Amino acid sequence: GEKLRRKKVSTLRELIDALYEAYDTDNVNIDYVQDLMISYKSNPAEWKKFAKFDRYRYTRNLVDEGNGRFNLMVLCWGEGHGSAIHDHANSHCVMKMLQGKLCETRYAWPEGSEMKNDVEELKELEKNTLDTNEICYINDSLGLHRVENPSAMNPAVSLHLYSPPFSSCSVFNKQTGQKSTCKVTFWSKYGEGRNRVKNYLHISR
Ligand SMILES: O=C(O)CCSS
Ligand SMILES: [Fe+2]
Repeated sequence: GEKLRRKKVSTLRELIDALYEAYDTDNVNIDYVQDLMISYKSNPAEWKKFAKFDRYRYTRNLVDEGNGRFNLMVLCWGEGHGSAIHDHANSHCVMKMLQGKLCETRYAWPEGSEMKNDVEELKELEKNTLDTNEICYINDSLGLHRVENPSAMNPAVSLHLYSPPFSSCSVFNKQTGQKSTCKVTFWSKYGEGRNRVKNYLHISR
């Protein structure tokens, strides 16, 4: 296989530079990308400028748009915040815990036909909890998932790499399997924009 330097990165800046290198090709080695994401040990001082919370739902904060082949973003999950059940728009998704824990529940794709308006509850495949610094990898061939912050006390922060980047994905109704399109947006970009929820932790206590 392709000779790959088993690069270890020690700062977020080094991770981003190593990702640009890894994506300087049309056929990225996604296992190597996962190695890079695992090797970065979370340091809040490096990512806190991107970590902006909303009281009511999780936020997506763009860190780096990449070279057109990937996007890197910090997601901030208040207590009990969770995503819809969604797919990943034929892209790779590597998610790494920077702070706290998240629970991921995977579901099988609905089997019924949309054309016939079939109704079927989505089948749960597995549930797992991601601890700080752990990663999870998913793509559409592995199924759908929902990600949520199970804690009633602690916020969670995760680093997501999508490649290729996408601006919309499908979301699914758990009970009926019905699919709809969801545009994904950014709460902030490159750390700009006020922290709309001042002293977040203070409010949540
Ligand atoms: O990008 C999103 O909003 C889904 C987070 S779980 S991969
Ligand atoms: Fe996801």
